[in-house]
Amino acid sequence: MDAIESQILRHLSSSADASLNTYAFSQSLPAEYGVSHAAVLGCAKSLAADSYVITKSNKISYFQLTLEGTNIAKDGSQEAKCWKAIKAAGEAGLDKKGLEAAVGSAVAKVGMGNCMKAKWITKNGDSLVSAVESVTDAVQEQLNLVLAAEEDTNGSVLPAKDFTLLKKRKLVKAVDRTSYDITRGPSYALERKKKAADLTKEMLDSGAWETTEFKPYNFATVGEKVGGGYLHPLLKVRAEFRKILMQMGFEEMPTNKWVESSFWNFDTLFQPQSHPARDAHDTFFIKDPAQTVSVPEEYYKRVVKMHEEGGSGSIGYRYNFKEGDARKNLLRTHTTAVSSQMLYKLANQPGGFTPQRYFSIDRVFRNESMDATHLCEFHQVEGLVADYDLSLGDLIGTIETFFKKIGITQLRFKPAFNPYTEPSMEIFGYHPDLKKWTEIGNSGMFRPEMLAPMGLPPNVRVIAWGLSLERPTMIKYRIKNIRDLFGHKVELARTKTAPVCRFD
Ligand SMILES: N[C@@H](Cc1ccccc1)C(=O)O
Repeated sequence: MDAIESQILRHLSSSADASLNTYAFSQSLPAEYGVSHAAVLGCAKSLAADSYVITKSNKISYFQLTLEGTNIAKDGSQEAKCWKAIKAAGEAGLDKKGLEAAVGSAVAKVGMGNCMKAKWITKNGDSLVSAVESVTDAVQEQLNLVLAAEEDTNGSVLPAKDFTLLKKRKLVKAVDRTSYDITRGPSYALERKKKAADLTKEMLDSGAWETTEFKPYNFATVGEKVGGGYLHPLLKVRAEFRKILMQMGFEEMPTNKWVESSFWNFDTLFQPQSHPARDAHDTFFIKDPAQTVSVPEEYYKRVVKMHEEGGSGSIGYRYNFKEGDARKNLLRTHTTAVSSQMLYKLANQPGGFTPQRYFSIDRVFRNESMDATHLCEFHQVEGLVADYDLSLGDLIGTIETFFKKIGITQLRFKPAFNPYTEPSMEIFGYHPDLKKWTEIGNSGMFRPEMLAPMGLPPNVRVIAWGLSLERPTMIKYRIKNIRDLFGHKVELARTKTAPVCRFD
């Protein structure tokens, strides 16, 4: 590179208006240098950037022989070859087969017709015989002219119609080439002084920094691509939800434990042991260890009593509670298993119950058949408020505030059933893209049968709601199939280019 650069500068040193053409220059360098036109162009541009030279683009179009054209320029056209073979056969001439045998079928195919057209041969029965004493192979001559004129002909060596014919026979092809004409620039000098890119310790030590010329900063350049560390869209939405919930005064629950006992996942939530959700078809049970080692003893007894006999105004389920079922380990089917533990802790903390707002956003597992909107693993956003004398109005108000903050302003509530809430409401939001109401969450007030065994004061009410993280993320990022969002089929490129999530 440096060698080419200094050669260019030396070339321009002969006079103030000396010039050179990059292509001609690259051709003039001895072949053993192996210098391509592209390399010379690169040097020219670099010199121009520092005003050592001025470049003017020079675009030319010319014709070049194709491989077949090159062969014909050397050995003659197909028609000339055919004529020669026929002429050599004398008065008897050659039939088609004979001609093919003499010149090859490819040459015969093109050459025979052209010989007829040029009236070089005639037909005598089945035979082809020569009709002239001699021929001039115009095509060969034309090709040699093009070859000799090299490339700076601009097509002037031949009439345009000849070029058209040669092009049609694919013997020549049009080529464009852009090169640069170079002259001295305002900062021209025989030697290039490289501008420094960095300030070094040596420059500071020696004082050279005072006279050193530095390269200007290029603020327009695009930064290097970051190789990794992109946040998945679910993480972006989670971060945003977390921020919103924290602003609303909610504290995050510890949800990093995926394996729970049936006790916490179902029993404490007053979900009967015969409930279909507790079937292996809906829940992933753990084989090893299959049973939990401990449950809080006193609390456990109160839960059993609530299931079997009732209390706090409830008649219970009136069945025989099985400890074996309660101790079965599973992959939690909802984060409400954690809410339950947090409420139990809240009721039994030193000093007794204090009002609290909790939230969590984490993974849950369900043994479901997978389709475009269902996976076996997904994420739940869950929120709860525990305080004295809360009402359904508080629940609706809290939910409305939360959804408004994530950009869903039109809400409807539909009565529903959960074993652990009464009343329960499904939450529907208006989807402006789909122009319809879609289910976005579930909510309710935890039942006294769930809260009383924990030891919460009787007038403490707990309002709670839950939704999936995937649904709002799919809406936000306009993803149709859940498999494109989560799991092994996710396209990495999409994760890398997913914009930041903002709800405002
Ligand atoms: N646990 C419920 C969500 C929910 C949470 C809290 C109260 C009511 C419902 C579910 O899995 O769908």
